[in-house]
Amino acid sequence: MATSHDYIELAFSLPPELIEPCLGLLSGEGIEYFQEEQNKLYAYLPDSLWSEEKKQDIMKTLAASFGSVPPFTLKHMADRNWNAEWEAHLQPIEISDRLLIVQQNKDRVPKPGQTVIEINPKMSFGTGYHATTRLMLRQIENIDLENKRILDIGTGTGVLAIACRKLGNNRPIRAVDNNDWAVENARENIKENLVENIRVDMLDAEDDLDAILEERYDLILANINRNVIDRILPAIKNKAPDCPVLLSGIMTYDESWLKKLLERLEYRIADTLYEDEWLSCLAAPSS
Ligand SMILES: C[S@@+](CC[C@H](N)C(=O)[O-])C[C@H]1O[C@@H](n2cnc3c(N)ncnc32)[C@H](O)[C@@H]1O
Repeated sequence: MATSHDYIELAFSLPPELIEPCLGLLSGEGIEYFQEEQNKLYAYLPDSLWSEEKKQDIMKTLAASFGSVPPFTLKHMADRNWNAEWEAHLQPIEISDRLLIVQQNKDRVPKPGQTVIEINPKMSFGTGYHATTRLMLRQIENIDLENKRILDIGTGTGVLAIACRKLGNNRPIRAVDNNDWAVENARENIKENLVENIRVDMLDAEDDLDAILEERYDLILANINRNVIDRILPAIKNKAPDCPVLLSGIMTYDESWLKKLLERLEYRIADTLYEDEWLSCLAAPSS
């Protein structure tokens, strides 16, 4: 679990078409925080999780897929500098005609009827700047949220839980993340958005799944990554066989792997949305 708030920044120089595939590979290696620019991918990993062994694992994964490791620089970043840099770049993000994500003290011009969510991200993932968050939010907009007990696994900034509440969910929501900074940030964003009855716990989806699934849920959200989903979905199906699961963090080239996993676990695919090289899939129990 991450406890340090200092980060390692890996800045890769890449042609634009390799940015998302590289992001997918790094996210499979447990890296959660990214910033994309043309020809550049910045990946951030808590200092506490960085080691020579981790570096070698990442290099091996990249070399195996790309033939060689793309050129990169490595830099140690103190949390305060990182936050200032990050926040300076953020602009409102229109998810759809129904949802707009804004940051504190930035201009916001919602369309009539548009729900506004304020997210001040710190180091947590979930600003709306990544396709997987946007896909999850668009799927959530299409789901009838009324009377559903919702679990948000890997909540990041808390954006999905907050969206569920603001889009009409009226039951207690539980959100978990294994990163202490994400937990703190989700709590702050919940407060800032004046939404209630969302409980955020620092729990690990793999180690603490039994505790997480002690209560019953009607909808589980999990925007994490292929590897974690691969490990937790069988246990989710086992403990909560009737509960639909909305997934993301999966790249389109892993769609056939996902279909096989869902078939094996007796889920049917109720809906799939795509953006860039990413997909989000609503898995519903087959029977
Ligand atoms: C891709 S971000 C998604 C954030 C947000 N839910 C969204 O949709 O934008 C994944 C989040 O999952 C968390 N995470 C990764 N592995 C986890 C695990 N094993 N247990 C709990 N949370 C985990 C990360 O800390 C990160 O906040």
